[in-house]
Amino acid sequence: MENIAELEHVSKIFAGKTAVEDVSFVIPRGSVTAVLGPNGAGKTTVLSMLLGLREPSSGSVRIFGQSPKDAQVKRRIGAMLQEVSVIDGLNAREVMSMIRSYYPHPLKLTEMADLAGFTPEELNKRADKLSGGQKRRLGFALALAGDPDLLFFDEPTVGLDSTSRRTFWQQVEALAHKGKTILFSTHYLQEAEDAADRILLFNKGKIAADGTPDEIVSRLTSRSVSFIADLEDGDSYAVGEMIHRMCSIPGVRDCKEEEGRWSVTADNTDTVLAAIFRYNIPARDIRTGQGRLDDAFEVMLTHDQEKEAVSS
Ligand SMILES: Nc1ncnc2c1ncn2[C@@H]1O[C@H](COP(=O)(O)OP(=O)(O)OP(=O)(O)O)[C@@H](O)[C@H]1O
Repeated sequence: MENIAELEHVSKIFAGKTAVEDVSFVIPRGSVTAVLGPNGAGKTTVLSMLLGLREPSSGSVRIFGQSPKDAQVKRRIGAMLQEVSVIDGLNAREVMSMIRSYYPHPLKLTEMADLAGFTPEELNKRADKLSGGQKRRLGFALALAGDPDLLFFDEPTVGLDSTSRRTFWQQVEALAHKGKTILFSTHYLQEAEDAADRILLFNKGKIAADGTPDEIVSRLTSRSVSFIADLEDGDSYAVGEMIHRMCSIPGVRDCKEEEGRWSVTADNTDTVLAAIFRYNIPARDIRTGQGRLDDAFEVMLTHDQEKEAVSS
């Protein structure tokens, strides 16, 4: 598969402070990648180097095999950044029309407006008078103006209401189906889990995890089994003993009871299920579950903080 973007050993140092450290990854054509990480993790710095807005301090960034600063490359990229700056006095339609005029093969204005969900009234509104959510949608329309092959969205849904958010992700899905390559940063982990086929998790300027949402969740979180134990009169001591033995099997990380439901967190749920049957635990309403991406993220950060606390 063709690589659209390639970063090799990229670092970025601002006034002696390392913002991005020795980062390497490739973005294949047609992929939808979410860039995640806590504040200050280096997400925006990486995106801005991919966009050619910042130079790496060391390492190389290639887009379509060329420098991101190359004019040919820029024409094939669309970006929606956090701030949409508009020229005072122009209405939304005029702004769209101006931006599309910069491109050799732009989308039709009606297409841009439709994709970003602009009504005729909104198109007539002065761009600087648009609401925050409408401005973000204008940013989306402008990112699509040149019918780009590669799209960057920096926290695209901040300030959007739930309907606009849903519409935005539907459009992203449609763009991905058309073979566009999409990279977006977000703090909404659920969006990354739902919309991306790959997650690049940044922490302290480095890639902390890289994989599909499922892979990242299963790498960083344990799975859990929960059940209700039927503690019949007379047997409760024996059942308690059995549960205790099950909780001591290798790979079990946590075993707790809350309002009659036992919850067992383990590296492998199969061994827990096997132990439930082996020890004849009278379990009913057995449920297995896996942590969500939010939990994975939490685990990674806690783990990092613990490591820091140990080394300091
Ligand atoms: N122009 C700059 N000058 C100095 N330091 C900078 C500059 N831009 C970013 N940094 C620093 O680089 C680090 C990474 O910042 P960056 O904006 O890339 O993080 P981020 O992951 O995008 O964070 P957020 O989620 O808050 O947007 C931070 O410590 C930040 O303070």
